[in-house]
Amino acid sequence: MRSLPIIDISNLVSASRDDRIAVAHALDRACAESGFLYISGKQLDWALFRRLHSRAIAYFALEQTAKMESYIGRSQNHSGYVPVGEEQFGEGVVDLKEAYDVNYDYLHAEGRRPLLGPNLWPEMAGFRDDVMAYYAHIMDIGRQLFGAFALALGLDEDHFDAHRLNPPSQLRLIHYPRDDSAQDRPGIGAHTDYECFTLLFATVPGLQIVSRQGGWIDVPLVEGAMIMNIGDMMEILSNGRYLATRHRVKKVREERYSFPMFHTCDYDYVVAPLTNDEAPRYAPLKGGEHLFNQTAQTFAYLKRRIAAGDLALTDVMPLHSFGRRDV
Ligand SMILES: O=C(O)CCC(=O)C(=O)O
Ligand SMILES: [Fe+2]
Repeated sequence: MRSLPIIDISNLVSASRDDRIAVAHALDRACAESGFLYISGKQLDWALFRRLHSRAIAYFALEQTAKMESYIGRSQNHSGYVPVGEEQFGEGVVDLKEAYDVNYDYLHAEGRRPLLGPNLWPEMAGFRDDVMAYYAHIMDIGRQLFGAFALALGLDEDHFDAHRLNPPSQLRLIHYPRDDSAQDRPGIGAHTDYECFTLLFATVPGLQIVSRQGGWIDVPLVEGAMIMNIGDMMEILSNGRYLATRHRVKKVREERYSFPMFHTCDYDYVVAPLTNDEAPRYAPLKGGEHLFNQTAQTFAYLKRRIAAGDLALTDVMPLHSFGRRDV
């Protein structure tokens, strides 16, 4: 099997448009070939990554009652602590993982949406500052990549800027506790990511993807590179040129941390194929609504609200309506 492509995105910050176009072409080829790839680049700030990791270690070491003070069900924008068992992908399978979810910190009173509001933070000195510093950094890397995708799809480089004013892009701090009895079964059930693309770094391997030949293959960690993958929305925007690949986290015995950032467009942005010269292969999708509907099908606190009649979803699509279905 060939290993996944690796793209150096350093030149996305070059003043030369030709340099940026060259990266866009390389990204386009890699994404057309594989829904998972690696990115490296001089603009990736590993000091910020290390600080995020340290904050996650300190946070998850707190007592459960302290962590539950920032329970995600208390937030206004789907941010906060996600205890083990809260999020369920597979029927009856509880993944051994806990998380702290951070969303776009939307402070205006006007324009709130289910995923747009102020972040919930734990009372832990330094946590908010370091997490937000990472969030701002990875948002900026995402902005550069949106520019590259725009070029790759034959659009103006700044095409996405107007559709990304307050995007509910989520950063997750995920902790998979050490589990000596771990068997090789999913740690996170198989899924595609809902958004445009995900940028992730992890402390130990464990991520697996469905190969185009079928079957699960490991995604090894590459020193100095982040893992990137295409989500449902980019599959639609590219009219299927790029595919959202199903993936999971297998059980590993080691303690593991991972930090995915799910880059998306504005809540009200309607996601539809952007390629003019082809017939659209996908129906348009309301971006934020899709994101929230999918989230509401996997989080216990939202399922409880639906069951109690406090929350009603519209235009729900079944989970796993995207991605390769060979497994
Ligand atoms: O922990 C990982 O490596 C992947 C997590 C993941 O796929 C997700 O949160 O969507
Ligand atoms: Fe994922």
